[in-house]
Amino acid sequence: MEAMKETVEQSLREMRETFESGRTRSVKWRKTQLGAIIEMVKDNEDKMCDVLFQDLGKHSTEAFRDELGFVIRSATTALNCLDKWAVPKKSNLPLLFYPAKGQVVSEPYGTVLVLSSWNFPISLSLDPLIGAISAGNTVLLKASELSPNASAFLAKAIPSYLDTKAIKVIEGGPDVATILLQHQWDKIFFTGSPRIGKIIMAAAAEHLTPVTLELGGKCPTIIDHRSVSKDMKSVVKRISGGKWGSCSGQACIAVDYVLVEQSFASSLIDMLKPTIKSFFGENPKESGCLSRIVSKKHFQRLSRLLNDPRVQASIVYGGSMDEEKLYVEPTILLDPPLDSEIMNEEIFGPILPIITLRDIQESIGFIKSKPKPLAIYAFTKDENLKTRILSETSSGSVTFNDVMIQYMCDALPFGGVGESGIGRYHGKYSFECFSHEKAIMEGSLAMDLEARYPPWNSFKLKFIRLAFREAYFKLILLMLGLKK
Ligand SMILES: NC(=O)c1ccc[n+]([C@@H]2O[C@H](COP(=O)([O-])OP(=O)(O)OC[C@H]3O[C@@H](n4cnc5c(N)ncnc54)[C@H](O)[C@@H]3O)[C@@H](O)[C@H]2O)c1
Repeated sequence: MEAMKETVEQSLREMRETFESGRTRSVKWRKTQLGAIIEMVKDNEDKMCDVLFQDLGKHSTEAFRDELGFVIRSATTALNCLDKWAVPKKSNLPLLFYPAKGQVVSEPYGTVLVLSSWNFPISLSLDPLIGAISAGNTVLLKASELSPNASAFLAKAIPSYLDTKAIKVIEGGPDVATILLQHQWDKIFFTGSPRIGKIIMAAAAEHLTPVTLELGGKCPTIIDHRSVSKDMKSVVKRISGGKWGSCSGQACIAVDYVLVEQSFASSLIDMLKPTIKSFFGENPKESGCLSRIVSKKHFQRLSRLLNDPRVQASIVYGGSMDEEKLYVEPTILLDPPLDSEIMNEEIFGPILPIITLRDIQESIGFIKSKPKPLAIYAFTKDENLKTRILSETSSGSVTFNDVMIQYMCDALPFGGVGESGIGRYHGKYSFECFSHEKAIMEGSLAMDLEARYPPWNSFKLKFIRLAFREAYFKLILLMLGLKK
């Protein structure tokens, strides 16, 4: 670890020197780096798909949809929009200060630390990198030790494509993260669990470093079956895709559990079963389309959740597990106990609890009784229910009649609230996430208002009152002695 400490110090020194040189502030440098990220992904498509298969058993099509293609699009958007994002924005100042001028200039924070998660190890590493580079920062990236092949790939490929004095990759686990967090950074961007998020925030507080915490939690999905009965085939397909179609449910925005009215539960189960079969065939383990559980530890966590006898009793589909292959069968639970672990911790795996309610309106109270989720999904055409969800609950996002695709829309900010995170990114929000918006005011010495200065008197108080209201006509009358 002594050698690692030295590597970290040396890297930080070099990144700070590079930042101080001003090189990374140039829009041309930023664009070159963004172009190089696109090139890196395009040149290494097969290699990247290989590492994602080795780490997670991810199918190459899923890998392209959720990681490679996503990164290419994100970097392309940044490349195309950077000039617009980086240009100083004029601000309208009160007329009273005329002819002063105001503007907001986005400046890079400086040297940024990015810590990423294993479930989308390529996109969750490169997407924050795209934001940090767009904003003109130097960056150190540490990917997750739980996706070692992706981490090793990034550590090797990034220095061959990007500016090595400005962008660095260090591999390692919690011990390395701990060393990194002992240093002062200008911004920390973390993707991971709320538990580690607290450690990150505590370390950042030491230096008052701003943080973005992209965390997780349980994302509820409401099915208001009466209002979407005609479209139920699509609803069931979307929910299945949102539970089993992306890293086998190991996704922060995966459908965690479903809320339905009692009378609809058995029809839903009857529709989910053939949908699972249509996705993964009779033997999902051999389908090649279902990612595996990332590690033994996570497999054991899922088997602990599932092996609670009260949860076992709620299994209505699936439930088999294979520790050697790190495989958990797509599983459906009907009304597992609400005080069981599976209903209180983020599942992060291919298990879908269905929770029944007497009336779908009760879903609002159910969601409100839990920590604020990263995403709420609701299949409904009932405008009243939609309004209630939007106005009575709080979450990182709400998506009606679909799941997970909000992540792909870079015009929408992506991030959590409360226990699901702090801050947001994607598209221009990524640029903002890694920029300090500096207020610039160019004052004028042409005029001076005596009312600003002591000695105070009632005239000045009246002047100040009117000035705050921007009541210019009354101000003129006051100055002319025509207003008391
Ligand atoms: N909001 C999002 O965009 C998003 C995306 C993916 C995953 N997640 C969340 O991440 C969690 C799963 O990911 P995970 O298992 O990689 O999370 P994690 O919190 O265990 O690890 C995340 C990162 O923190 C580092 N780390 C681990 N222990 C540490 C310590 N003691 N000190 C400092 N750093 C440490 C890891 O090396 C890794 O780089 C889930 O809760 C999921 O919802 C959120």
